[in-house]
Amino acid sequence: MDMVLEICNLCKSYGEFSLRDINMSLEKGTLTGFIGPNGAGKTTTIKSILNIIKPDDGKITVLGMDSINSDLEIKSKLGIVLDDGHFYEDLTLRKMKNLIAPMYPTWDDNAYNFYIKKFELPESKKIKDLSRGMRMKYALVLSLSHGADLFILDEPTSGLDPLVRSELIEILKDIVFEGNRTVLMSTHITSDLDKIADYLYFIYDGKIILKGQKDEIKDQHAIVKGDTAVLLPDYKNYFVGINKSSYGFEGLTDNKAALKNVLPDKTVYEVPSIEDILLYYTRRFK
Ligand SMILES: Nc1ncnc2c1ncn2[C@@H]1O[C@H](COP(=O)(O)OP(=O)(O)OP(=O)(O)O)[C@@H](O)[C@H]1O
Repeated sequence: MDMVLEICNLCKSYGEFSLRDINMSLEKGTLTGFIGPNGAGKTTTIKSILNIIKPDDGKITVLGMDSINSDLEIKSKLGIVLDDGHFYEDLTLRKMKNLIAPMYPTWDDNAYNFYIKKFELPESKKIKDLSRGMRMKYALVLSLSHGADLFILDEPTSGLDPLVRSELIEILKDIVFEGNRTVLMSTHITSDLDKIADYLYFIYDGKIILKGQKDEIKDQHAIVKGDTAVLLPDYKNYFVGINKSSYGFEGLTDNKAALKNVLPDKTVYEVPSIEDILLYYTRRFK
C-alpha cells in the first residue's frame, strides 16, 4: 500500500490537554475524515503534521519525508486550507497568484486558468471581498495549480451554506477521483463525510477512539430499536450507548453481527449515520 502520511505515537501537551499516542496512516488516493468534538485535538494534530507546532514526542512522515527535516520540500507538495487564511487581504486574486506562482517550480498556469473558470472565481476582486466559500475555493485552486499531492484541510466546509458546501464536496470528490491525490479533512459536519469519506478517524480528548474504513465502521455498527423486555441481562456488552423509555429502547451497537444472534427478529436495525456514531461515542466517554 502506498502511504502518503504516517503519524507514529504523536504526543503534545498544553496544560491540562494532552494529545496522546496519535497514530494515523493515509493511503494514496483516498479521502479521510478527521472528526471529533470541539477541543478534541484535531487542529493540534494538523498543525503538528504541518510542522507549525512542535510535538513533544512521535514521528511524522509526509510523502515519504520527515516532517521536520524536509519541511520546505513537503510544503511545496501540500495543498493546505487552514482557518486562519494566509493571504494578503488587499491583493486581488490575480495579484496574489502572481506573487505565489514563482515560489513553485511545478506551477501550472493552464491549470490555474482552468480551475479559476471552473470554480467561477472573480479574479479582479480583492481577497478581503471574497465570501468564505470563495476563499476555500481559491485556496484549492492555488493548491491544484502547483500540483499538490496531499491536501490537508481544517474545517473546510464550516460556515458555508448548503449549496456552496455541496459544491465544495464535489470538488474534493474530484480531487481524489483519479487516485493520485489524497485528502485529509477535519470537520464537524459529518453529513459531508457520509457522502465522500473513504476512511474515518474519530478523536476524543486527545485520543483516537475509533478509526477505519467508513463503510466497515458503518457496517459493524447499527442503531437498534425495540421493546425493552427483550434485552438480556448482559445487553450492555453489545452497546456503545443505549436510551430506554416507556416506549422501548434505542441504542448504538458496535457489534451488529453478534447482537443479531441474541436479540429476536422483531428488533429493528438501522444503518447509523456518522453523526449517530459520533454522538453515541462522545456520550460514552463523557
Ligand atoms: N497554543 C495553545 N496553547 C494552549 N492550549 C492550546 C493551544 N492550542 C490548542 N490548545 C488547547 O488544546 C486543546 C485542543 O485544541 P484543538 O484546537 O486541537 O481542538 P480541535 O479538535 O481542533 O477543536 P475545534 O473543533 O473546536 O477546532 C484545546 O483544549 C485547546 O484549548
